Amino acid sequence: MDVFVTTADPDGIAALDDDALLPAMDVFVTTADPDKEPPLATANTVLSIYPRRGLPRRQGAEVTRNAVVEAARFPALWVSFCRKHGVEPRNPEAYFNAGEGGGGKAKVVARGSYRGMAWPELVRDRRRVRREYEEMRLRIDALQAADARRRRCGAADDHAGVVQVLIDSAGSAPQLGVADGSKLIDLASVDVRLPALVYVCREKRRGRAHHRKAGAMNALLRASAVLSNAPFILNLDCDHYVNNSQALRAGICFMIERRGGGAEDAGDVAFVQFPQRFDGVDPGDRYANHNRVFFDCTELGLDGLQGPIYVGTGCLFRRVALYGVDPPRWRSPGGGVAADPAKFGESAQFLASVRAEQSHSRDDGDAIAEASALVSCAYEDGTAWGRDVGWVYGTVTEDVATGFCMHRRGWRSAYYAAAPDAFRGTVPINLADRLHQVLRWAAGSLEIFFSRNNALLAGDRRRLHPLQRAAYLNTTVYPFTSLFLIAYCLFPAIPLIAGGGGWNAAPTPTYVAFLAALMVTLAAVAVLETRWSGIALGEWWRNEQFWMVSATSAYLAAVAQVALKVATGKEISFKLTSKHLASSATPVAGKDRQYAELYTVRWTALMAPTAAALAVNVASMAAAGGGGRWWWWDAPSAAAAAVAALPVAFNVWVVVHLYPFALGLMGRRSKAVRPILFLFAVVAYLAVRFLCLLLQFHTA
Ligand SMILES: O=c1ccn([C@@H]2O[C@H](COP(=O)(O)OP(=O)(O)O[C@H]3O[C@H](CO)[C@@H](O)[C@H](O)[C@H]3O)[C@@H](O)[C@H]2O)c(=O)[nH]1
Ligand SMILES: [Mn+2]
Repeated sequence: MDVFVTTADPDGIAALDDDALLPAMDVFVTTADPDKEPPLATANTVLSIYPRRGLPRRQGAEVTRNAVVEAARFPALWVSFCRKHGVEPRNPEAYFNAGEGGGGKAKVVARGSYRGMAWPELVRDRRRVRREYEEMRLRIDALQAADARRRRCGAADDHAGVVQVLIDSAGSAPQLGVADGSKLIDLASVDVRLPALVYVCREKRRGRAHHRKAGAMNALLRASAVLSNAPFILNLDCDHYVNNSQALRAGICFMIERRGGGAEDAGDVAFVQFPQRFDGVDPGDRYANHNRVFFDCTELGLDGLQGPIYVGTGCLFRRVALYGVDPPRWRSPGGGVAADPAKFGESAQFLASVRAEQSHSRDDGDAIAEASALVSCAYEDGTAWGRDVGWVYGTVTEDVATGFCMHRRGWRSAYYAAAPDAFRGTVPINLADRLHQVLRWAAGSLEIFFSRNNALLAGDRRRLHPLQRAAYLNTTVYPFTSLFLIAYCLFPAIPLIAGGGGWNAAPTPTYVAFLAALMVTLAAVAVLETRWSGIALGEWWRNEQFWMVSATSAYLAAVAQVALKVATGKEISFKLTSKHLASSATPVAGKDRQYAELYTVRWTALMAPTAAALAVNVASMAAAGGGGRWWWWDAPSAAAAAVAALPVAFNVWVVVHLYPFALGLMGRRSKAVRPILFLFAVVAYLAVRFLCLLLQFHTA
């Protein structure tokens, strides 16, 4: 209950303490590809969801459904076990294999904090539940293996829609379990009701745009409207599980309207974004996966304006805000939500649900048939879905665009970093995968910049806070920095190698002053960022390094992709991130096996400009060293040596930034044979030297 203390007014807490008064919540879990997104991870995510309703969906993968069906059999036991003993986290994989990466011993609730029944009873129950879990795990693995064989000839992007209720909704009164010895654990005095679980697979047809995650979320939004119509919706990616079940209630406190209202009324809050936290990241966090500066500094800072940007998984929504309506403050008095068929489509049941604005639960045949019709390809034709209603289409970062549409209407949002973390997920720790993820985000941001949701032009001046607008502008144009950065990394180094003049001229005082001001600004930003986000200097430095790595590779590619899109209309693809079961890595000795992904080398064209920048700067250092112009014994004076060394300091500056990139290129060898970097430098030097000679020869 601690999580409430700072988050809501006493009235809100009192109301929420009574379970029957809790507002209903729909949880959407999206998964698209059973190869890249292991069904076991999805099943674990579904199991970790404690609230009343759950709506996982999939796109044409039999295996995911079977896995979820398997998961639907196990929760009766799992949920009761969690309730009985107050177990956290409620993801069985994470619970049984606690300790980062599964290395540590399984966690048992700390004895001091345990307030359940007798301690030996927990230990016994835990052993039994664990056995059941291992069996479910094996069944899912077997299903996946069988499915992989069958799917080779299947079609993932051409199939009918399916809506299937896996677990019916239970009544609102608690149902106590039995002490029956035939059950695995004694459930007397434990509420054994389960949240309803619905499996949704929208229709997909070849030649019809499915709009990726945004399309999936919109299908879920409609299907859930006729099945439960909960006023609040939580969005989780298939690999992000609930780590602190109390955080959901706390999140709702930010959005519950207070009697009397006021300027800062919670009724105007459209969504609550939780920070994304990750399991299975290498301890050094080589590719800045934790992103702490973004979450704990930028998002937190925006909370002081109009609210954080929506960045995907771990976000709690108010359903009506997704229907493209104005916040209460900007609504005409007495004006509710107009259920316009031109906007929402023709389904009478869906339109009724929009008007009703309250939850119900209907999983009769009628509602299910209607839900199936609502997830068909054709339903959105000629409506405002993807434009003014629901998740926004036309960008691979549908999250930022969708949040922007809400902020420009005058909605606010809130940021809540719960402790313990509300949700935890996985991230790519391999260089190639990570760069592709960053590329998608960068390209998606630029797509928004070139859309009707351009942060400079869109939105009412009174509704969108000017600083919020500036923040959105910054989040949508940042990939352009790559153009300047690549010039900065490449051009000054070239004359050094080519032996051109100018580099030993003393810098002008204006230039020195400019440089000093720049450095002071950088240092000030560093101080603020580390203080606000509470990270150590090392982590901050890794962020800086990865910024240069991704700006010279992924951002540059994003600019190219979007230029191509603007010029020719070629769509940008959503390259799904591969997920691994972070906590299930076999607890073998050493970090070696555990972070094996970190050392896998996969070359992608993205890396070419960064590799070039690295080579040119290393070569330029070598050239300067070879020329000996800044060796103090060769230089006419100490001052002259210092001036001559300046450009080399610049090269060193670039190279130390790109060091993690070099490690990523070398893979496992990086640990044993670091001198290979040296070899690389010599080869690069010779290559560039040769190139310069050729050029001189050519121009002469
Ligand atoms: O065609 C698609 C592609 C993706 N997804 C789902 O979208 C989620 C996110 O995909 P992932 O590959 O994990 O991307 P990330 O970069 O890790 O995700 C971040 O960035 C995305 C936008 O680029 C947001 O949608 C996510 O919520 C946010 O966590 C996953 O659940 C997928 O199953 C679909 O449903 N359909
Ligand atoms: Mn992800």
